[in-house]
Amino acid sequence: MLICIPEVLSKQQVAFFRAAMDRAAWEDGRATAGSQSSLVKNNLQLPQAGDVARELGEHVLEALAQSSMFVSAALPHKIFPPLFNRYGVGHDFGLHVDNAIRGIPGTPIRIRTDLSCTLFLSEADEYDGGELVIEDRVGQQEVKLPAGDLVLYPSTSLHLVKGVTRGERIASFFWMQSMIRDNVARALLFDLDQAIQSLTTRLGAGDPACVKMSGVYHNLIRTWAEA
Ligand SMILES: O=C(O)CCC(=O)C(=O)O
Ligand SMILES: [Fe+2]
Repeated sequence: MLICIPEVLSKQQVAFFRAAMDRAAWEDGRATAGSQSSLVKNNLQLPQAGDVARELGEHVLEALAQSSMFVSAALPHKIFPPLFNRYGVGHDFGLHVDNAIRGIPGTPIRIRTDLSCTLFLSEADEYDGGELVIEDRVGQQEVKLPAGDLVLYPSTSLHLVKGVTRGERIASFFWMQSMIRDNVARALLFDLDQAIQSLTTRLGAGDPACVKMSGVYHNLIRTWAEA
């Protein structure tokens, strides 16, 4: 399931990111690509170990932790330090699947990529093309979101970024290992959490049925989670 999460970053935060990225040096995106994806990857990235990527990546992680919708949808266990990419005219990223396991450089930590994520940092009218096309069981879905919004999709999906034909598409992208490995189980928990929140708004957090449903939610996590 593909989930769009609005306003993870405010427009003011996006402007701060973009100013910092304008001043930075960029490198070939193939620096972090696996062997299959490097054949089709044609974009630029901020160097993974550079100060700008590290500082902005920290801000992304802080914003994610504050987004209750992101936490509910992803149930993150380990998040790869966010990377930043840029597609100018003629850049694209052909059909690929993300590497299943990613080591965090300089640490012994390895992440199983359950979920892939793009956080858009350009407004949709700043560029033509550049849609993220995600294949899942119901077919292809094209995603192009306002700056500050994020899309979350199963890392099992083949995906591509269409060629940019005008302007520049700038984004942050990263992967995470979820506490809930199974996509179906995670989607059920997300639906349940949303329903509980809506019932709680109408009936109050102390309503006995809401309390019981919250218990069911947490007990399902207790049953399924790897933490
Ligand atoms: O730029 C994007 O939205 C996705 C990038 C991507 O698929 C990747 O780096 O593996
Ligand atoms: Fe990818």
